[in-house]
Amino acid sequence: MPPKPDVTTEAPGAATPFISVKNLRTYFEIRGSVVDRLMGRDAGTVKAVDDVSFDLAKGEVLGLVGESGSGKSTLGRSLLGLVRATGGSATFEGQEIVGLDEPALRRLRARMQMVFQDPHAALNPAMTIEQSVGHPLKIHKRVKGPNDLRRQVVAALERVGLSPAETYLDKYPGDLSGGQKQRAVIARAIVLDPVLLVADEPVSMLDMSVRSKILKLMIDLKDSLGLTYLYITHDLATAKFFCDRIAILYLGRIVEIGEARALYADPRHPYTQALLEAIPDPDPNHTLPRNLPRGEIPDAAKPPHGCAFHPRCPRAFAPCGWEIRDLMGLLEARWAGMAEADHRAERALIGTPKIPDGPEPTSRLPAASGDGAALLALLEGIRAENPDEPFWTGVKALRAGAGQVEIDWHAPVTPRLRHDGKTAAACHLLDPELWPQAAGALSEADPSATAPA
Ligand SMILES: Nc1ncnc2c1ncn2[C@@H]1O[C@H](COP(=O)(O)OP(=O)(O)OP(=O)(O)O)[C@@H](O)[C@H]1O
Repeated sequence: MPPKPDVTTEAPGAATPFISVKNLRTYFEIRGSVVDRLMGRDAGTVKAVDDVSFDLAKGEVLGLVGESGSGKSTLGRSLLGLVRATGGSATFEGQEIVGLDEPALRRLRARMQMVFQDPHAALNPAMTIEQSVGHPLKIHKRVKGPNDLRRQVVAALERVGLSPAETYLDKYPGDLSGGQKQRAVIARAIVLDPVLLVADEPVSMLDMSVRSKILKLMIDLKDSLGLTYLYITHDLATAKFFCDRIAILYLGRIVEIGEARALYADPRHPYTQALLEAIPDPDPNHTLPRNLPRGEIPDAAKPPHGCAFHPRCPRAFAPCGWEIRDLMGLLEARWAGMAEADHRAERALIGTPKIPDGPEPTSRLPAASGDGAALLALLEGIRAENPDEPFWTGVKALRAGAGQVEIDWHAPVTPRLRHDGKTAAACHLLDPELWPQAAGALSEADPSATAPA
């Protein structure tokens, strides 16, 4: 049975939400190496968007925020049908997008446009600004002749502040600055009168000095043209300035979503907290506590079990999905801080464990020397050195076996979004059944709870 939709974010009062995404999935099959294919081996699947649900109200700006690889672009592209979603549903003004054929998608795309990150790559260097901005009008057969094309292009250029527009028509992208190019890209995006813009990192490639001007332009356009935005960024600082609501993505899933003000004032998910703490503080006298996530975002083809953030989470505990890969990560981090000789000696005691495809109640760590008791003593020693390391909360039991150590794990639980009326977050620390200190904090999502004001 498909999981219950995370309905915490339905637009208020609207019988047909402007955009409604329910349990959307976009998975990519990895082709693997030639050898993999010859051997018929499955190289795996990247769950770029995994069971994502949200609503977007008309006129709203929803930010999609997360590190590189969290699935922001794939989610945006899936909504426009530029990438085919593999499951779930996404409706635009009531019309289902998932599974729509290409001609119908093309018609819809006149109303839903994308602004890409790199204005230098988005404009064809061999086309004049008039040709580039007018191109969608021709494709969608919205021109009655050259004069009409020019009139519409001029109007779009004026709207984005490229004025007087006539002076830009015959220029090539190479004649424009970065900010002017991005204005031309935005002109091309609005020339068909769309109602939704998916803006994918629209200012990240621009000089600091022009970023705020382009964002200000986008806000002005939103108000004057009645646009709705999906704003994709890795930058929580600009998202705060720009968005009504924000969804934080991690490895293809929304881990927190809610009103921007509430999310900044009281972030509930440890990942959101860490991202916010990583925003550089403009005041040099004000030192922020640093609690950054450890390590890199994991391989999306082999995501961690339970809560995908648990290996980097400073507050992870027993049900978060601990597994043998976490033990190997812990050992690698330990060895990186040791003298070479000590590291080698310890490394020599530990064999290579089998990494299972899914959760397993018990894992086996081979003892390279064949002496399971010695390996157990080593692991117990490591635990005693740092008993507060979150990893150990996931270990139910450690035993010496024949030539190995057996590790029993607490069963992983995948967190679901829970809300407090303004934000919803998917973290076991908010679940009173798993974390009694959370009692009364948040409850499971319900349809009327965290709708945007
Ligand atoms: N066409 C594709 N085929 C296979 N994997 C893909 C494809 N497109 C994206 N991915 C993978 O899907 C995951 C999400 O990628 P996506 O580009 O959506 O993330 P992102 O958050 O937008 O990252 P960035 O900020 O770097 O653009 C990544 O692991 C990426 O490698």
